[in-house]
Amino acid sequence: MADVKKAGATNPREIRALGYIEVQTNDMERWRKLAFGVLGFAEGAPPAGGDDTGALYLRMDERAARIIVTPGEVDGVTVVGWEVRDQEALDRVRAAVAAAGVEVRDLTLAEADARRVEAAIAFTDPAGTRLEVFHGALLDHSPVVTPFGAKFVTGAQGLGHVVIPVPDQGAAYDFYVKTLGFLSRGAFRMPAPPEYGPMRIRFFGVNQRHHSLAMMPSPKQGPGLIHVMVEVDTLDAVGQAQDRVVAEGISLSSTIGRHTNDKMVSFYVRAPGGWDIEFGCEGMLVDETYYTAEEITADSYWGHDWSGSEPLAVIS
Ligand SMILES: Cc1ccc(O)c(O)c1CC[C@@H]1C(=O)CC[C@]2(C)C(=O)CC[C@@H]12
Ligand SMILES: [Fe+2]
Repeated sequence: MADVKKAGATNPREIRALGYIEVQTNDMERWRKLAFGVLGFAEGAPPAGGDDTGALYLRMDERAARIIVTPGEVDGVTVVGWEVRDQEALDRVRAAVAAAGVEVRDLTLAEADARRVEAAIAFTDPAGTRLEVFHGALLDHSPVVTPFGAKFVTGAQGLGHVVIPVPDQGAAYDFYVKTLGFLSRGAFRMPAPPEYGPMRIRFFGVNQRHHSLAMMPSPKQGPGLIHVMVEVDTLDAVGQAQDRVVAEGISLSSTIGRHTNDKMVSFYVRAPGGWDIEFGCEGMLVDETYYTAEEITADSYWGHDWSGSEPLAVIS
């Protein structure tokens, strides 16, 4: 009986979507150009009452901001924000995280206001990634005016996906699956010398998007980000964005290709800070009723040539 109760408390399965990310950069102008002049996010406004931080707010939909870019000394992800339904769900996640022995704190009212959510909790995952779990995102009802007419695919599928580097996949797996209730959505065994043993990129979902999170085995303890994926609604929007990346001389980490697991057609572009933005379309929808986790043996059906990629900052 105690075990049953504990199992319930440790796996609330409350997380519904990837909600937002916050990244820090020491090159705001380069970020501004990439976000609005090349990839084509809509520019959002700062929180009511203004802010004096000079942050950039990237809109993809009615949310006030999906990606927040703040000025700072070093480049990197500062927060990955996961969304739950409501306050009761947030309370259950807080209890599960605390029961797992992880220190968790509530955002102050001022912090939640600045984040434009009703309430949020903050804690760190075993890989060192700083997470927030929130509910009650504020909407901005002004039109989402993207500079090149692209429409982003969000809604119940959330912002997209993040890939984090994990030095200890067992601990990270247990935390995300057993404590937070993420669902395994398969793996990719990476080509590696046999003495390394099996090295798998693992994929995890929380909604119909095939993966909202992936973990890459990495020697370095985080916080870090390998890439964040955003999805648009047409192949033309992906191709046109890749054309602008190439025309601007921005480092294309991978050429366009189609992934074998989520069927997404995407390219990868290097963001300031040495991690990538994956820009894709045509991601499949998972029906959990029939889904089983599978292992892919190639990352792509075609394309995705990484040979021109500069080294990733997080693992070098
Ligand atoms: C395999 C795969 C499927 C769907 C995705 O959204 C996705 O990002 C990936 C990973 C792609 C790619 C890989 O497989 C080999 C190792 C790579 C190059 C990395 O180091 C980051 C992206 C990884
Ligand atoms: Fe990806």
